[in-house]
Amino acid sequence: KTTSEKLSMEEFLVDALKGNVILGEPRNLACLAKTWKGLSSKTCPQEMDENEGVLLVEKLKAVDYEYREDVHWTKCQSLLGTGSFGDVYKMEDKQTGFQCAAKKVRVEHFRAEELTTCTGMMHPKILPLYGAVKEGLWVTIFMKLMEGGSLGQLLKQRGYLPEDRALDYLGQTLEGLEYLHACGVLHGDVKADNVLLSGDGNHTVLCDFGHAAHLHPDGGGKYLVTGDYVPGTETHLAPEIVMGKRCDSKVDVWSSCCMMLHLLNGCHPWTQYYNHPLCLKIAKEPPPLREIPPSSHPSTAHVIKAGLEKEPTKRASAAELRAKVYTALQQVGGLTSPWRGEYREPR
Ligand SMILES: CN1C=C[C@@](O)(C#Cc2ccnc(-n3nc(C(N)=O)c4cc(F)ccc43)c2)C1=O
Repeated sequence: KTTSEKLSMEEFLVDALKGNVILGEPRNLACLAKTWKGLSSKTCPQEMDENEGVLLVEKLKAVDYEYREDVHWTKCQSLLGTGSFGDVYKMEDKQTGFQCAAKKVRVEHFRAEELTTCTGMMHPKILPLYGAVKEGLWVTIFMKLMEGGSLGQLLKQRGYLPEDRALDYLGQTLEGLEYLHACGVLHGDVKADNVLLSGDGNHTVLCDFGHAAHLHPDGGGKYLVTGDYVPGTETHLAPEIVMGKRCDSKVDVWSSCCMMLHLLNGCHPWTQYYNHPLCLKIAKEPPPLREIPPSSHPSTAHVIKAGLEKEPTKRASAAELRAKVYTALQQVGGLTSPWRGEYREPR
């Protein structure tokens, strides 16, 4: 199909989907999500009650082309966490009893990239998407429930992590990033809050595509600080982002090593040495290598140095860094510490 034919196919598809919730394909959801961007309460009043979307798993059942909160599904007890522009709840489908997680975002804050970047993603280290619906001025995104909670919550409970655990979680995160980057997607907000754990604490998935971006196919960088791009967590921002330069997948590698410092120290990098605004320091100062704990194994320090190169072209890729992490993990004697060991007072 030519581009124009494909476009009309997409328009035809969206036209059929408007006002309905169906069990469908990831690409159906990606097309529909693009029509949700930029809606606001100023839109026509009937939009207020509109219910449309695409569910991707059988266990979430639309009824007569509808899937409404408290009618077809309901939030379970408390809040699980808060993502970029949205709260995350445990939910249950009233017909099937199936439970998963749901993130609710106001349409004004919804970025289509949160769905267009992760629809069709299938990887053991990436959080599976189960579908999304718009109901009035809310977009609800359904996803797999991760019983172990987030790495950010684990850090709050444990202070900081033993070196082998930190290396193992960094390695798994880099596996997920390697896949995302191969799919031409940049995550944009890699941090402990966006790494979720299995019930036994041994497996991680990357989540929250609220800051994600599609990379140019030519591999050339993208000007992130434009349009509707919202920067990720300030302490984890790469120098090229704060300097408004073209960015590519290397920004996620920088953030992953900021996360590593957070895992090893129990506090975000830069915050013990500088006041806000941190972005000026990130641009001007050398990388925060002095924050690598002196007790770390030299090969752990080597990993962090390779990921905190200020010049993106000199910085390791996710694949290169993952290989270094696995060498370091061997050097420290492999994964031996329990995931919920004793509390460690942040350094
Ligand atoms: C595939 N997909 C679809 C939406 C997405 O962009 C997201 C997200 C997000 C952001 C912050 N937090 C959580 N979060 N999810 C869970 C869970 N699934 O169990 C969770 C559990 C917690 F304890 C804390 C935060 C949590 C999930 C995305 O990635």
